[in-house]
Amino acid sequence: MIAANQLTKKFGKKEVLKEMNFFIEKGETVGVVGPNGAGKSTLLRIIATIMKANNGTIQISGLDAKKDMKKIRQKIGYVPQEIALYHELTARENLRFFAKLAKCRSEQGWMKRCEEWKLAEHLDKKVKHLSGGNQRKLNILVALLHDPDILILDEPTVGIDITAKQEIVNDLRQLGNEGKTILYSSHDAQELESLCTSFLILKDGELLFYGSKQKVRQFGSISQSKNFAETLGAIVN
Ligand SMILES: Nc1ncnc2c1ncn2[C@@H]1O[C@H](COP(=O)(O)OP(=O)(O)OP(=O)(O)O)[C@@H](O)[C@H]1O
Repeated sequence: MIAANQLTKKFGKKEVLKEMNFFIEKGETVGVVGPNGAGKSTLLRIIATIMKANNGTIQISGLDAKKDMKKIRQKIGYVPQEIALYHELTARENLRFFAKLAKCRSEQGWMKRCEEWKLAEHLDKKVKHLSGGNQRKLNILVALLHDPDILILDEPTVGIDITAKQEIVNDLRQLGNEGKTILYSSHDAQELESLCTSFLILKDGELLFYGSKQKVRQFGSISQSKNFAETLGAIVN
C-alpha cells in the first residue's frame, strides 16, 4: 500500500535517506524509530508529499507521490511535530475553518470524535488556553477531517503529560482498529510497543529494519535482550 523504491533524499551533499526500500500493508500501525537525525521526519514528509525525494519513488495505493500528489493528499492526513493550529481561535473555529478547506460539510463526524476524545467540553476555548494534550488531540482531529486512509504523525506526544499521552495512544489504537494505516514516529519505546504492529527502524538515513513486532525481537543477535525497549535501543545504538 505504501511502497518505497530506492528512495533517496539529499540536503546539499548530505544524503539523509539512502536508497530505502519497503512495503507497508494497509491497516498496519507502523512505528518509525531511530536516533535524532536518523531521517524520520524527512521520510514522513516525503510520504506526506510535503517534500520531494531526489531519487527513487514512493507509491501510495499505486499512485506516484510526485505525479499524483493531489490524489494522494486526499488519502493522507499529516500531523507535523509542531502544533499547526490558529491559537487565537477557539477549537471549534479551527475545526470549522479546516473542515471548509477539507470540503468536509458535516459537523457530525468530527463532533462524534470530539466527544469520544474528551474534547467536546473544550470546543469554545481558544487554542492557546487548551492543555498541550488537547492541542495535540485537536491537531490530530484536523488531520482526520477529510477521512484519510493513512494518518502520518511526527512525534505527536512530545511534551505532554502521561495521562494525555495514554489517551492519545488509545485514540490512535481506535483509529487503527477502524482500518486506518498509521505511521507514527516517537522516541518512547513503551508507547511504540503498546501501539504499533510493525516497525521501520532508521539510522543515519539507512533502513536498518522493517518488520513486525515479533521480528524486532528476533532481529540479529539482539534477541537475548530483556524487554522490547532494550531491544529497540540495542538495534539503533
Ligand atoms: N531542511 C533541511 N535542510 C538541511 N538539512 C536538513 C533539513 N531537514 C533535515 N535536515 C537534516 O537531515 C537529517 C535528518 O533529519 P530529520 O529531521 O529527518 O531526522 P529525525 O530522525 O526526524 O530527527 P529527530 O528525532 O531529532 O526529529 C539531519 O541531519 C538534519 O539536520
